[in-house]
Amino acid sequence: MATQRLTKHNSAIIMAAVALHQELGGDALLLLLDGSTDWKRIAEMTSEMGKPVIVAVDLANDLEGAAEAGLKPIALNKEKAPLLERLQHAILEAAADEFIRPNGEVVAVYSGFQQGRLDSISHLQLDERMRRLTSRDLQMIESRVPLQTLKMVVDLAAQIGREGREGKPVGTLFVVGDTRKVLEHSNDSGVDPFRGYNKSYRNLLDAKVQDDAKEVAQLDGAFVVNSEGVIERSRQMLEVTHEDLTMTKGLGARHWAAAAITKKTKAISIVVSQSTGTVRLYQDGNLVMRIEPMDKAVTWQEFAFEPPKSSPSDEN
Ligand SMILES: Nc1ncnc2c1ncn2[C@@H]1O[C@H](COP(=O)(O)OP(=O)(O)OP(=O)(O)O)[C@@H](O)[C@H]1O
Repeated sequence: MATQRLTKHNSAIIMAAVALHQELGGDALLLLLDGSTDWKRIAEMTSEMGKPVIVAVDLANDLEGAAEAGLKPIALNKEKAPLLERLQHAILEAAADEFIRPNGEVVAVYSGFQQGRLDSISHLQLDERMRRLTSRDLQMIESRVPLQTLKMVVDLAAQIGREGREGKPVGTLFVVGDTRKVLEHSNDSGVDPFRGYNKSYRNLLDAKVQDDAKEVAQLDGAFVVNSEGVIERSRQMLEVTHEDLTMTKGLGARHWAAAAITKKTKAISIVVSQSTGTVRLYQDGNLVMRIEPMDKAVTWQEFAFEPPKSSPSDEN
């Protein structure tokens, strides 16, 4: 269990962020923390704001007591990710939970330079294009696949589109929901590395499984994922015809198959283009959402620095 100490220094930074929020306004205060802390004290320190105080940490366990204290907890599951990615993820989650309006503002507090020591305050405006990932958009699609599963797969797909693997761009396809029917239209394109494993080793809600999926995404074929986020099969070639689909010019076989399978089944396809990193969602044969790679979408990209790995204790 990781902790974030409320030292005199850290408390002063949080109070400065509250003052900045009062001065400039915003939808919420976001505290990106290294772990569990005295949630009640944070709630007291921020009580006069009258706005949501979002506390984001990596592990759900570390958030115990935060909601009871009146804070809005977010578990990032991104322990080793660079600061910018964790910050983006926290903001997207907060937007998806509607704590921040799609083009709203937020004051964020985080450790930009040294772990355990809050040293940075940003007053951020949600980028126009980040709006695509808010829950209102995803909720339109929710009726068939739970929002939690959808958000998680979309997030993973966006990560794959943005990062690729080992410096190379990666394209892939997730077909989520209505698994039994999807499998009637699928064939193995090679050895399925997930086959035979217990469900817990195939659940995409687990960060380790997401990592395995990123590896397998480099291989041919699609992931067939059930509504709970469990990979039922990977490396599947979808055998679907697509005569009566209207598709954007320039999209190839992967995108056609992605759209076509949603016409034949109640599944939702989430496809990452290898050439552009763009993520597209299809339902009923139609494109229902398009997400450009985050790197390009977020205007504060120049803040992409990583904090040092060591974490000297902060006694000030
Ligand atoms: N029917 C299918 N089912 C599953 N995967 C497929 C199918 N057809 C193609 N693919 C996958 O898509 C890959 C790329 O194909 P193609 O370049 O035609 O797709 P695309 O839609 O242009 O996507 P990208 O933008 O990623 O290149 C193939 O190597 C294969 O892994």
